[in-house]
Amino acid sequence: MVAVHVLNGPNLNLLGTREPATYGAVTLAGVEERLKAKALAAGVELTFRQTNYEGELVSFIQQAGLAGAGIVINAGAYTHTSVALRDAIKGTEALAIEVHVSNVHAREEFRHHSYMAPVCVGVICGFGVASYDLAFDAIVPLLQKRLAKPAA
Ligand SMILES: O=C1C[C@@](O)(C(=O)O)C[C@@H](O)[C@@H]1O
Repeated sequence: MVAVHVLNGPNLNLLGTREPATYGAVTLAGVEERLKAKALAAGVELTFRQTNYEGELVSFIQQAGLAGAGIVINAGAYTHTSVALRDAIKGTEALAIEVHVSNVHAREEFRHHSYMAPVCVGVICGFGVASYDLAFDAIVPLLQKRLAKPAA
């Protein structure tokens, strides 16, 4: 069965109340509900997690990657600072998509660089919380393809 882990980093627990002009009014629990419904309809096993700690996010990535689950990750500010997150994705050969609620490229220059993007299959940003939905829709067929491939 295809499994997707949706991983959220620092301050995403504040979604819905944090800088609403930038991040909108939907809470992280609201995002989880939307994705749960999508996963149920698609027959996908969904794990949804949030942490404010970099090391915990590394462990979440390792768990997902080593289990062969796909990763949809909004690492928040760690996107722009963390080599450890990149190494966790690369080191577990996880199939990952980076997401952001806001269009990071239309914001401060320090948000333009991502350490993770080069080891992800793609990046989706700027569509509000629909960025998560788009990433989920993109990762499921990729995981199905990966599962169908016989091991080399
Ligand atoms: O915490 C966040 C949220 C974010 O990842 C987003 O979803 O738009 C963008 C990051 O630059 C920022 O630090």
